Amino acid sequence: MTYSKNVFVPVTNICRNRCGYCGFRREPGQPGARLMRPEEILPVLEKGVKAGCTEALFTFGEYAEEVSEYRKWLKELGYSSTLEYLLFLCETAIDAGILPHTNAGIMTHSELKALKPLNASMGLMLESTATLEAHKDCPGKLPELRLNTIREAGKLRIPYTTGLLVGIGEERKDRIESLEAIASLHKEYGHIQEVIVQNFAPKPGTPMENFPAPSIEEMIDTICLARQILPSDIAVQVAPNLVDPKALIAKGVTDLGGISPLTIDWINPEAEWPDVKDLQRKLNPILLRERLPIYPRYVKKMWYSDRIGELIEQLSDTDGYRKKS
Ligand SMILES: O=c1nc2n(C[C@H](O)[C@H](O)[C@H](O)CO)c3cc(O)ccc3cc-2c(=O)[nH]1
Ligand SMILES: C[C@H]1O[C@@H](n2cnc3c(N)ncnc32)[C@H](O)[C@@H]1O
Ligand code: MET
Ligand code: SF4
Repeated sequence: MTYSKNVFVPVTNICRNRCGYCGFRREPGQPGARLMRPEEILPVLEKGVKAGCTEALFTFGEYAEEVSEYRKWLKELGYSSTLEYLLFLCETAIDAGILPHTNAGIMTHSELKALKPLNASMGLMLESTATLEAHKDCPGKLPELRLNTIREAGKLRIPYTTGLLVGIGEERKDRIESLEAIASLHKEYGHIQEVIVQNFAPKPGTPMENFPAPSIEEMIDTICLARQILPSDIAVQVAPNLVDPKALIAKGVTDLGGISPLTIDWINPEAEWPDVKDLQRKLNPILLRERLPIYPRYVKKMWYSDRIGELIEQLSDTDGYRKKS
């Protein structure tokens, strides 16, 4: 059972989409709306390195530049685009000794290409191939566009994280179709390192605040489907702060994602991270093993650039997992 030690950096919560389930997004002017400045981000990265974290999870609202107020904020920081700022943040992270994993919504081939040399892995949740009410005001949540971004990442050989958001109004047949779509892209490009089966957790103040969370039975069923449909080299991940992993591990979960000793889960701020030692006690005799944001298979295949190669080699052991300190 693998996991990674990360710091969560919510670079901006300005977003062009309006997902019915999202409690992360803010409108400019709303309390908490922000674009984090380098002076706020650098200490998080440095503390992360000191605490032994290997992953800087850079999260963004999608194409925030479509929001005019945000463009002003970016200009004040001295950047002409989100991509330019993100490239700077990735460089900063690498220099500090922590590996970037970017999760910023859909992207073009050229954006992915620019980010590839500076990211150990990247991610985009497919969410679902179904057309859903939850995504009615979300130009970036069209399944074709999400699948296209995942495909472009495959062409560029970017170790990739994707997944399903379970319980947002989709049906079981949609989950099957979503998993089949991911399996098919992986069979073509071989780049999917993990599929997150994320349970929807209602957020106060959102359109779906009273929408029921999926039951544990639905989660178990989806894990079983994932294990049947996905090639066996893909890890199946659940978040141990959102669901009790014990029953799900028996059904095929092999990874518990990023666990942070320092930062909160900014997407699910109500859900506290378990302590890794407590989690290990609970999971005994199953052993937790720390990995990097790039899975061992891709470390071995050297699916990384020279720019981050030195850091990856310094952090990994001969099996491609996190080297013990
Ligand atoms: O702490 C979180 N980490 C999330 N992660 C990060 C994940 O925990 C790890 O960073 C990956 O396992 C890579 O090591 C995501 C990464 C993606 O690429 C796409 C979606 C997510 C979603 C979450 C999330 O809701 N909370
Ligand atoms: C980064 C990922 O976080 C997930 N996400 C967004 N909102 C929620 C929520 N209320 N509950 C669980 N997961 C959520 C989406 O799948 C998004 O792509
Ligand atoms: N906004 C992006 C998406 O939904 C990144 C994660 S959600 C905060 O894909
Ligand atoms: S889930 Fe991502 S895309 Fe959807 S509103 Fe939230 S930040 Fe935007």
